[in-house]
Amino acid sequence: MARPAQLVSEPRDGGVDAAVAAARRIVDALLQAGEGTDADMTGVAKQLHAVADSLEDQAPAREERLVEMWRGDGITRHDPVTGPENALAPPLRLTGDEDGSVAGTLTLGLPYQGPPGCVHGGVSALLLDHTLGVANHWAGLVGMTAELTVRYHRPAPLFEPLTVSGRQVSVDGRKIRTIGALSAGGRDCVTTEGLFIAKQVPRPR
Ligand SMILES: CCCCC/C=C\C/C=C\C/C=C\C/C=C\CCCC(=O)SCCNC(=O)CCNC(=O)[C@H](O)C(C)(C)COP(=O)(O)OP(=O)(O)OC[C@H]1O[C@@H](n2cnc3c(N)ncnc32)[C@H](O)[C@@H]1OP(=O)(O)O
Repeated sequence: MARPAQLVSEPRDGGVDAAVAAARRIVDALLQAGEGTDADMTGVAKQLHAVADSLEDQAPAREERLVEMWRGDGITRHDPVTGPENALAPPLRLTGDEDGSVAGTLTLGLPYQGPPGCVHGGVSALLLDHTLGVANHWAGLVGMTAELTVRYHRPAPLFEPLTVSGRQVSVDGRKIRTIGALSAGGRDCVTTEGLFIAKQVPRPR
């Protein structure tokens, strides 16, 4: 069957993707530093506000930006899991396999912490929800998440490679069922089952 050409957007050299990579570093470095270092945090805040002021001054109107966001690559440039222009995205890079599954590997740091040294459960759910969405795209029919069952078997560690995978298992009319797992060292930490309902949500125009 014909598979989509692209599942995630590769980060581009330079441009907003390079600035976003720097922003991810800032988020991590702030959390790494915390209070009580010799860093001049008042000065840091001033510099960061100056950067934000300049970006806000140059940005198009939100309505215009939304239209632009949903052209071409669509969700894959800006989504909060794989998007190279979204500083909240770790980012996860997913690839599709001929067996119908999609998978990717990533290592998460302090910004994604829940229990001590472990991934926040909501972050795992986000990674899996999106990965199931991409697995649906890979399989040829996407939908809106209607139900997501998430089982936490063992804590997922920070600072170690994690594998996130998903696979569409059935389509019954508009109902799409998709499963996935987040694993570390070959052992499942989190597994998930999702029900997606096929529905065309109009793109902003
Ligand atoms: C989805 C975005 C796709 C964008 C694609 C763009 C580019 C593609 C590129 C890459 C793709 C990559 C990734 C996609 C990535 C991520 C996906 C993100 C997923 C999300 O982040 S998504 C946000 C969270 N999600 C919502 O925000 C949903 C809010 N909700 C609704 O929008 C409606 O609620 C909806 C649509 C769910 C149903 O509404 P509806 O009116 O269309 O359907 P209706 O009521 O007619 O039900 C028909 C049959 O489904 C059963 N049914 C319905 N809902 C059910 C439920 N909750 N539980 C159990 N069964 C349910 C009924 O019981 C009936 O069953 P039966 O036929 O047997 O009676």
